[in-house]
Amino acid sequence: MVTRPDIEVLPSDSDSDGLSYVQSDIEEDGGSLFSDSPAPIEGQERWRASPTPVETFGDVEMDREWSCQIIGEELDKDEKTLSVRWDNWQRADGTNTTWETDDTTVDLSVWKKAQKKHRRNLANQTIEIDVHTTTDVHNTRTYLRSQAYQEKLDRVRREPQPDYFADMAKLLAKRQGDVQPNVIQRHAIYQGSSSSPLALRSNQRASTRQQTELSIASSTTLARASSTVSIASVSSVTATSISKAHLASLSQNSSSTSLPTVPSIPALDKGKGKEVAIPEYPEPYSIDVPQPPSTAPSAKAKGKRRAPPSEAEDSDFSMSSVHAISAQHPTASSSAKKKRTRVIRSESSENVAMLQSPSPPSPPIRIGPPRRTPSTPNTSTGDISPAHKLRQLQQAWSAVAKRNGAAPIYFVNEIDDSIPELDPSFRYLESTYIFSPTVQKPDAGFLTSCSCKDCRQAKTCDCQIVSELRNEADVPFFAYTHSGLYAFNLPRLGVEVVECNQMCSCTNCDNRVSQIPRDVPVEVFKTRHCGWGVRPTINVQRGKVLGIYTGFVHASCLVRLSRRTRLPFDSKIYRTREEAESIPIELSGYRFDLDGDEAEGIEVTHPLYTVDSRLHGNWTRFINHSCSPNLEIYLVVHDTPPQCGLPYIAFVASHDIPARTEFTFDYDPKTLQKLAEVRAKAKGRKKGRNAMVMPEEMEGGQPCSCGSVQCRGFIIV
Ligand SMILES: C[S@@+](CC[C@H](N)C(=O)[O-])C[C@H]1O[C@@H](n2cnc3c(N)ncnc32)[C@H](O)[C@@H]1O
Repeated sequence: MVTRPDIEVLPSDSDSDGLSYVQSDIEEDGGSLFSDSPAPIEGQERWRASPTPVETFGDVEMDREWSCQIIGEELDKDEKTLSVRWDNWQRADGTNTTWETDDTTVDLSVWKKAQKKHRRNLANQTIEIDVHTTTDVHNTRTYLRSQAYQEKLDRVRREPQPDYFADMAKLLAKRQGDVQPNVIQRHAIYQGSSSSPLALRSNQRASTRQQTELSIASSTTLARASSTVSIASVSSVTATSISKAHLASLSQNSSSTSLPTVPSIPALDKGKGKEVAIPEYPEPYSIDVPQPPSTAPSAKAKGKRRAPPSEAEDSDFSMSSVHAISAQHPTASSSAKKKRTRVIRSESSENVAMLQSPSPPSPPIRIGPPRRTPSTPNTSTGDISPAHKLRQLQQAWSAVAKRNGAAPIYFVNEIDDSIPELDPSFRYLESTYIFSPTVQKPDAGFLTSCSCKDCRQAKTCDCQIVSELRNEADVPFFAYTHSGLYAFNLPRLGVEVVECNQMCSCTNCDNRVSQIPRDVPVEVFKTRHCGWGVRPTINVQRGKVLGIYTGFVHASCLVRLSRRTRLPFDSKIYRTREEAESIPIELSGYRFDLDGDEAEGIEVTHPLYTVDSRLHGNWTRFINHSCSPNLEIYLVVHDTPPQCGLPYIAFVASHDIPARTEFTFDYDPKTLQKLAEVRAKAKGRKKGRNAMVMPEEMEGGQPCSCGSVQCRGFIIV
C-alpha cells in the first residue's frame, strides 16, 4: 500500500498468477522481448530499452488518490522500467498502463519481494542448471535468468556444496559390490628372473604381452567399447568437472582400505551359496575312505555355475579352529549325533557351529600303520589324536568347499600317524585369492565384457578377442571342447585363457570352465616318499579342469609386507625377489610365481606377483611333482584384465586318471629342455654320472622321489 505522494498504490498480489514478466524469464533465443520489437542489430547491446517512451502524467490531479498495480518490468542494461496499471485512470483509447522508471515513488518493496520469490522458485526448479563460477553470467539468456543463477550461486556458496568426490566413491563402491574398489597403480618395470619355485616356464615372448599400466589415466586402453562399465561413463553421469586424476586418487585411497578381510570364524552364509545347486555328498566326517564311483560326472551335467565368491565368502577355516575345537571336544555322546545333524543342516552357520558342537564319534578313517590302535582325544589335557585332527581338517575344508559348491576333500593317512603340517592360522580358499595390500586388483569396470550369444565363437566373443590364444592366421580360438574339457590347444605355456566375467551379459556360457565349482572329490593322503599328496576319489577324464591354485597373492618383490601378518614359519621381511628366494627350500615349495611363464632375460612389463599357499590355500597345495605328470597347468583370467599379471593357475588332467591315482604335475617343465642341453654338452663324460648332471642354475634343487622311469633326479622348488 501507499507511497507515492500523488498516487496510491495498491499492493500487488505477489503470489498471483497475475505477475507478468515483460521480459520473459524463459526467453531462450536471446531475441527481442516483444514480438514487435525490432530484432537486435549485430554488435549492439542486447539490453536495449523498449521504444515505448515513459509517460508523464502532466497536470493530473495531484490531490486525489491513485491506485495502481505493477504488472511487469522491462530491463534495460542499467535500469529497470516498470509497467504500471492504473485502477482509476485510463487514456482516451482505454489503455491504462504506463511505464515508470525504477526510481518511482511507487512502493516497490512488495513487487521486489514477489520477484525475488519467483526467481528463487525458478532457481530451485532449474536444478539441471550447473553452477560454474567461471560462467559469464552475461552469456545467459536474460537478466532475470542471470539473477536466478546468481542467487543460486550465492545460496550454493552459503550452503554446503554437494560432494561429488564422495558421491563418486559411493558410486564406484556400489558398482563393484563385493569387489574392492582397487585400481592398479603404476609399477616400475621389473626385470624378472623367474627363477622361483613351481615356476611356470615357457618360451613365451614377453613382447607379445601388452604393457600393463592400469592407472586411471590409461584405463581407456583396457576399457573396450563393449565394456559395460567404464570410467568414462562413470564420470559422464556425475560431474564432468571431476578430473580423472582425482578419480584415480579416489580409487587408490579407497583401495588402501581394501584388503580383503578374512574372518577367523567364517561369515554366516547369507544365501549366496544357495544360488548353487550343491551336489549331494556323504557327510564329510561320517564317511570311511570314500568309494569312487566308476566315472567322473561331467562338468556340464553337474557343475552349475556360480558367481565367483568374494574372498571373505570363500574363506573359511583356520587351523586355530582345530585347536579351539580340540580344547572343547567332549567324548562321543548320543547327543552329539543330534547336534551334528543340526549343524549340517544349518549351512549358514556351519563353521561357527563347528566351534560349538562336539565332533561325532571317531569314524573309521584309516590312519597310522594298521597295527596301531587309533588314539582317542584326551579331553582332560586337550590333546587330540592325529586321526581326530585329520577328521577335523576334513570337515572344515569340506565345509568351505561345499559352501562354494565344490566336492568334498578327504584326508587319509595309511602310512604313519602324522598330519599335514599346516600353520594354526591356515585358511582354506576353494577358488579365490587373498590379496596383499600392495596388490591393487583392478576394479571390475576395467574388464572387457562380451554380449555374444555363443561364447564358443572366440573370434566374435569380445572377451576372447583380447586373448593371445590365436592360430597361425592370428584368429582367436576357443580353449575348451564342446563337452567342457580343456582342448590343450594353447600355442605355448604362459598364454592366458580369457574366460567370460561378471560384467558379461552371458551368465552361463561355455567360456567359464575354470569357474565351475569342482565336482571331483579329492583325497589328501600321505605318500611314501613325498610327504602329503592328493588324488581323486573318482576316475578323471583327460581335459577335466580340476581347480585353481589359491593362496595369498603378494607383489613378488615384497614377500612379507606387514608385521601384522603372522608368518610363523618365516618372520623375515624380504624386500626383493632375490632375498625372497633365499628362504628355506622346504618353505619355498608352496609359492607359485605368476610370471614364471616369462622367458628369462625379457623385460617384464607388468607387476610381478607370487601366490603363497603356506597360510591360505586349497587342496592343490598338496600336489607333488613328477617327471611323468598326469596334470598340466594353464593360466586363466576371468576377474582381472589379461594384461595385469594376475591370472589363476588352473590344473587340468593331461591323461585319463584312474581313481586314487596321485595327481602330479611338472614343477618346472622347462628344466627338461635345459637338462637335455647340459647333458648333451656333458657327452663323453663318465657314463652313469651323466644321468644326474644338473645345469648350474638348477643347483640347489632337491632330490626327486617321483619314482618315474623318466625321473630327472631332482626338482627345483
Ligand atoms: C607344493 S608342496 C607338495 C605337498 C607336500 N608334499 C606336503 O607334504 O605338503 C612341494 C613340496 O613337496 C615335496 N615334493 C613334491 N614333489 C616331490 C618329489 N617328486 N620328490 C620329492 N619331494 C617332493 C617337496 O618337499 C616340495 O618342496
